[in-house]
Amino acid sequence: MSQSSTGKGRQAFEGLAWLPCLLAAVAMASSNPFIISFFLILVLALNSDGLKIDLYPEILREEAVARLYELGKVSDADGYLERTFLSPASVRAGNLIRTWMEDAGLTTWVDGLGNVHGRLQPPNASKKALLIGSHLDTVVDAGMFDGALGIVSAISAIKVLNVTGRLRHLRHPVEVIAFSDEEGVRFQSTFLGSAAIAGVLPVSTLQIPDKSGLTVQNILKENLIETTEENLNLLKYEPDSVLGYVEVHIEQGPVLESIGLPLAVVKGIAGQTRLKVTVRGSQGHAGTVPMSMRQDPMVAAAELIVSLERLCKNPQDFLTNEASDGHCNAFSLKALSGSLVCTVGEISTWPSASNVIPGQVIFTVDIRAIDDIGREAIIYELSNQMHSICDRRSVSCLMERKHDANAVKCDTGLNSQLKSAAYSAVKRMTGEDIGDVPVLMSGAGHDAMAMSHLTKVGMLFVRCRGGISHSPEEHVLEDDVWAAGLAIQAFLETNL
Ligand SMILES: NC(=O)N[C@H](N)C(=O)O
Repeated sequence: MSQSSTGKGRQAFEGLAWLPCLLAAVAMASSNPFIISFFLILVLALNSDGLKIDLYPEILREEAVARLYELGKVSDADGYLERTFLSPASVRAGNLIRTWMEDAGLTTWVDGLGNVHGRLQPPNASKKALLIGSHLDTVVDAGMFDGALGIVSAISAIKVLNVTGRLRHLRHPVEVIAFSDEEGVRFQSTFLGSAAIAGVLPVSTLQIPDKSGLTVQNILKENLIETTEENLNLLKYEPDSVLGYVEVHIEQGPVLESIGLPLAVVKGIAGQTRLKVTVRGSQGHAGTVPMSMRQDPMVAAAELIVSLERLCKNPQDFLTNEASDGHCNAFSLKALSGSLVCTVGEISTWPSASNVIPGQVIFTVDIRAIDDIGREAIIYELSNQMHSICDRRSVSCLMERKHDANAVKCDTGLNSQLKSAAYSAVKRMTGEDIGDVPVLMSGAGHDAMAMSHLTKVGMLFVRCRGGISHSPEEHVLEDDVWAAGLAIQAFLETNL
């Protein structure tokens, strides 16, 4: 396992951890009631200073890190991490997470979209539950912390409350949810699990086929889950039954590492659109069709992808604030340019043979921006450029929208509570006063986007090495896992 960073403060706590035990022994050894009282008061005073024994490293760090590494080995592939919607590895991961939830004192079940739930219903608790969680699925060749950290840290924090007997005193139910599909790898339709709980999953989703032709409904049925157009809406939670949704997630960016802090709260999440572009041309012999007579979809796709990059690098060269109808566009080019990112990460061709001019090329476009109207303007411009290129090259182009999620603003109240919790966690861990907890925007999507249709949402970011994610190089320091667990524990204890 990786070496964790060691704050000065933590060494100090580690140095003193034996002290309360020694003092208690001395007190017990003495027959003098005054000496006994004095040393016992001293022991209590030391404990109240939040020494390491209040920080539960064995649960929030050692055990949590071990669980992350264990979960990181649950994969559908040999040699790299891959867990897609209700794949065999995802089912195994869900079962493992359920055992951890039960170990923390939660009642568990799997719902009609494969989400794994763990809930505590304290006696005399109010009706509104706090939902907390993240996703158990991964991208292909993934890192082991994306999604998993939010699930493991929530369970570990609840376990601390359970072992210390505080769980039953919570005034609200708390429910951990490990969502079945945030990445959208298998069906190109993200947030399947969280969108179902938020009540915004279209019933048509059940019929989306994966590359093998199996639909969402087929995969559910393969896992003995009978979800139909008729009963899908039963998965939806009622807004008045939910206090809010909180998610811990790796930052997947370099900011926290650059400022040397472990935790941040999230101000908002960029909107995202996924487009499937299909380019069809004239399939032919690579050796006999003259260049001037080709209708080659591969070259057309290449020109489209380069045009996309040019458009997204310099939107101001293609867009104006003047809409085509002469009215001012309700978006700021400056904000758009500051957050706009476009990616083509997936491409396929048919028949994919070196001596054949392809007949068809399909690629996926991922467009993100914090400004929804600006993102629409980009898609409109891209569509115009695409049709111009395809006409010139005498190939046909089809652009289909596979996924849309508007930008989301996180709840300021939840964020304020998460900020306080993060601040106290770092101070208790290291003894250092970090001043203010950073507030960051998220370019990555999260289940919180879907959950924002149901309730207010808040997110806590955790530093990750080099900001790297969606890669096996993804890494989180053990102490930062600890800090995340402590922050969630403090948040639950203070606000529930
Ligand atoms: N946290 C994430 O990486 N979420 C999405 N899968 C995304 O932004 O691509």
